Amino acid sequence: MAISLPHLNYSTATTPTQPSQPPLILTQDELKKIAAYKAVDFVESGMVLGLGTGSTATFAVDRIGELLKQGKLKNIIGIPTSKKTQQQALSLGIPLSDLDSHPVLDLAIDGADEVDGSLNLVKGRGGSLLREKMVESVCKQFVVIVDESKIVHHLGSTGASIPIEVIPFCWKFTEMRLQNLFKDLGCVAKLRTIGEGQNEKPFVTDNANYIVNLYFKGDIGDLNVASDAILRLPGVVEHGMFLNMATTVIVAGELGVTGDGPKCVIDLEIDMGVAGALQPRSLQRENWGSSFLKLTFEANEPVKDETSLNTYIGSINHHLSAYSLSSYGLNDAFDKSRPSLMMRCRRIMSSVKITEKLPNGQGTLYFTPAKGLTLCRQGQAPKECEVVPENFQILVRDRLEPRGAASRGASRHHHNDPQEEEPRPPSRVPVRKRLSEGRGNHIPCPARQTAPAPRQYVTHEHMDQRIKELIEAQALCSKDDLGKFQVPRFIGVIFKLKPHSLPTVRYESPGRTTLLDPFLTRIFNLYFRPKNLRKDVYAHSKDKEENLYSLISLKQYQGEKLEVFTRKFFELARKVDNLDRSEDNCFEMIEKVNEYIDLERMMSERHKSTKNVLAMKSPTTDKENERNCDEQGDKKRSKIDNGKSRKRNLLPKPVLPKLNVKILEIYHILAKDNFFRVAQPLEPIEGKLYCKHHKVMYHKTDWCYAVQRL
Ligand SMILES: O=C[C@H](O)[C@H](O)[C@H](O)COP(=O)(O)O
Repeated sequence: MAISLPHLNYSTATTPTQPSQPPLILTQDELKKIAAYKAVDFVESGMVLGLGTGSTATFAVDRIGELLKQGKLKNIIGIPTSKKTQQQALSLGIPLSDLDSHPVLDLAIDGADEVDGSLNLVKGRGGSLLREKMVESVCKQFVVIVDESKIVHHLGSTGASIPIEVIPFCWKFTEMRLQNLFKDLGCVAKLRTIGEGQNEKPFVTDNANYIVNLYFKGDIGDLNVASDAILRLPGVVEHGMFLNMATTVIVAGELGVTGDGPKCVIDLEIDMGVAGALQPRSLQRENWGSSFLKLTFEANEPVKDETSLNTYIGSINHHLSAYSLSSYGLNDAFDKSRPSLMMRCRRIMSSVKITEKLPNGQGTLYFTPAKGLTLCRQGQAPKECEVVPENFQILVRDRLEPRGAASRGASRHHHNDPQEEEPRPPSRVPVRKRLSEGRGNHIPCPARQTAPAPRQYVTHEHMDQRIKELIEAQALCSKDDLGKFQVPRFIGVIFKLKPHSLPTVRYESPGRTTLLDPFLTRIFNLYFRPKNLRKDVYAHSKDKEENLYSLISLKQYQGEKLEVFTRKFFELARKVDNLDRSEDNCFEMIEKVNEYIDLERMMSERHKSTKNVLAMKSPTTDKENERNCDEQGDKKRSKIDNGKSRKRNLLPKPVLPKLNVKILEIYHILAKDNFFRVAQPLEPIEGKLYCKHHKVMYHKTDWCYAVQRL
């Protein structure tokens, strides 16, 4: 396949304004080579490398051999994913080993047959899927190299095969069971063969197995469910869906190029260290309240010397920083991730500048075009051809989070709990309902019916947070049949609603001391944060911080009516500047206030012993940490600010509910939760700071404020 890239100049570095260059036509092989060469940039001396199989991976293996020969790479150990790659590597003099000796790999580079928007892959149309999956599931970084023809909306939806490796014994039986498994989807299962007519015989893999190809008529649906169902069949060895394994996909082709000028897109997912992990649902959408924040940097204009990139967080233009109501707010997330962001961008584009300071919480990413961009034409002088084409025709999609479990792992999980196979609950199901069913996630979020069940990586810190949420949610679940609370007029004013249209909600008689604030603050966090970023919000505004602090610290006084307290809370919340005034959220807040009241009543009347659950101090927020550090570190400022600081310290600290069940019991519940798995420590690296995530997150322990607390 030949792809026209008319906008790319033959030699942009030397003659950028040269008029009417002939359009450059790249063949599919050339595109594969471009992607492969780009991936080899990730290779460093001393690495243990997974060497992929297929026509694209061949270019990468060749390139590695070449760089070894030139002495530009040293001490590489390759783990081949097929006999063919093994032979190729040996012929190039690449030292080889196996997984027995090297159970953890630094990097693997391999091609793929299909790549979807979540970096899920179909592999194995070359028949090497088993060894590939074995190798690529244990590498710290898995770089996938494809030409643009491999990009699909949904795996299998193009009608091409999903290969399944099966044992030869009674393969027809296994083939039939595979087909029956997806008969509702019109799936056809067919043994892969080679030769024709009388010479036709089964294709045999490197492991002496057969391949059954599955052909779907459309969308497979939930990939994890499909994966589990396939792996559960006796006789199946492995399937070719590589779910949540790729950390980077390099696509060579017209993607990343638009109109008359190059378009650069960098999709980044940044671990915000927040409990309640949900995977972003699409490349263009953020998922607030989840562990991952999706940032998209995009340049639609032709690249000039210095081009400002529009920055999106999901669909919200240019907001890199908005507010940090919780300790894991967006500001913090961005600040913490900025070094790694820069590092990443520099790897992706040869010359990237990111403004060191982000004025007013807005992020602007600047970059300049790659220097020395030279594209090879056939028949061109070899010297020029040695220059690897740069980024403009390459789209790099990165997954910054540690990769999820391989599908095999997920499968075991599902074996134990058939309930987990149910589709995710629909959007806006109250959290307590889902949690009371023993499953689900704390953050209400529209679930894509066909989306793969997210399976994320959480630390013990996240687990602890989640435990608190579970306890809270379970407590909130209790019902009563007390009287009704008529929503007061002022709420209507605040939210610009017509009071008569407001609902009535249950309410217990006011007039006693409560600790409403932690709950309301949490409610505020959970329900309001996702929707309400506005352009005019300045994250670093002093006032906002002060208001925020007051909001968190707000308490109901002895004898103060709930109505009065609620008004104060709402008014203060508005000043934090992120409060959404939409009807929905108003109702949600009112509902939550009443849920709190339920909880309080429950605790005071039915479970008096649990009243002390409110005695625990909340974890120190990062803002507080930063403030404390600042105050200790900068004595001069400390003196000047002394009055202020003292005042701050006098403010009551927020509290969160204490656990009232044993951690072990909760872990048991969480073990069934498809959203979580516990982070496993990485091997320490001598002389380097590290944390569990540092390899994948590209950060040091110093930056990793969540893991530091473990
Ligand atoms: O078994 C084959 C491998 O999974 C290949 O990586 C995959 O089929 C892609 O191959 P190619 O780069 O030749 O398109």
